[in-house]
Amino acid sequence: MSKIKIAVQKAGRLNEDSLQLLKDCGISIDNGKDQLKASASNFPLEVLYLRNGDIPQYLRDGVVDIAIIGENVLIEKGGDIIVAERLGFSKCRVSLAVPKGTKYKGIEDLDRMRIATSYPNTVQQYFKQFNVTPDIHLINGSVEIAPNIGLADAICDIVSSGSTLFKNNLKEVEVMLKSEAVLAVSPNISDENKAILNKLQFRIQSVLKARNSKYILMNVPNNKVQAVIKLLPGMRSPTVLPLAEEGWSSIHTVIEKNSFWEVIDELKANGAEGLLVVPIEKMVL
Ligand SMILES: Nc1ncnc2c1ncn2[C@@H]1O[C@H](COP(=O)(O)OP(=O)(O)OP(=O)(O)O)[C@@H](O)[C@H]1O
Ligand SMILES: O=P(O)(O)OC[C@H]1O[C@H](OP(=O)(O)OP(=O)(O)O)[C@H](O)[C@@H]1O
Ligand SMILES: [Mg+2]
Repeated sequence: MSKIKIAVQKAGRLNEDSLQLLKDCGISIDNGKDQLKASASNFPLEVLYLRNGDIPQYLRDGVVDIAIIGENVLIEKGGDIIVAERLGFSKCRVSLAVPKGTKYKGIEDLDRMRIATSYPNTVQQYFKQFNVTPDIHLINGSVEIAPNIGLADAICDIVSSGSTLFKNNLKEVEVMLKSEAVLAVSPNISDENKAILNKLQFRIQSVLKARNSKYILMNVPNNKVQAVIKLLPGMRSPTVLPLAEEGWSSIHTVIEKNSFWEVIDELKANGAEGLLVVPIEKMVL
């Protein structure tokens, strides 16, 4: 029987969340320490631990069928590779930054300026639309140091909290793209492995929906039940059960994770008490 080959980052920012996602999908991976390859014991899947930056080439060559990879790397090196699913972790942006003291008015200011980056194709593509030509200097790490040592006038790199820029006395001036971890698919995947991918994707979607949702329960006086239901943006219709105490009901529903905070005050104003917000493990719609 065929096994689908998935590339996961060997070490770094994507590794842990990628393995956790597979685990949450009920897939057990027999991980020997420092192994570069491992098999799942309960799903037709093999994991190859690779460098994030090498994964686009392996996908293109069909060495792996699918991968969990930073979208920014796919944009830089991906070409014809398809994104099957956005995974919601490792969120960051790829931005242009200049020294804090620079008076920056717009992208034209960077014409013929030296830009240090690990993302030359992304920079080139971005500047093309403005008819501005930067002088790109390819650097593979610690890009933020470049302006301070006189190597560049600006940089293009990943920004998340902004603390690396801050520490290096730089300011973000343009967000070129936003990125997160994605499930990418090789253009050479076989039909047999495509069928396995569909099964995996179904599990991933159930896990992601659950991560994004909460189960909430509350007690409400009967004369407020209709008003409270109107406030709850649920899956279908909330469950309403009578409490042992006369005149009260318990309302249960599933809501989007963050929307809870938007309605909490109104729920309380309508007499809701004893609110419980509970995580959901899997969600199949
Ligand atoms: N500070 C950050 N916050 C959130 N996500 C980030 C951050 N830095 C990087 N990422 C995302 O995680 C991915 C992996 O980053 P990481 O620094 O672990 O690896 P790398 O050095 O780019 O790659 P390689 O595995 O090839 O050595 C990046 O491509 C990006 O999508
Ligand atoms: O905005 P921040 O939250 O500071 O994050 C941005 C930094 O994070 C990444 O580096 P990382 O820590 O992954 O180190 P690396 O350069 O060794 O990959 C990225 O290359 C930036 O330098
Ligand atoms: Mg990094």
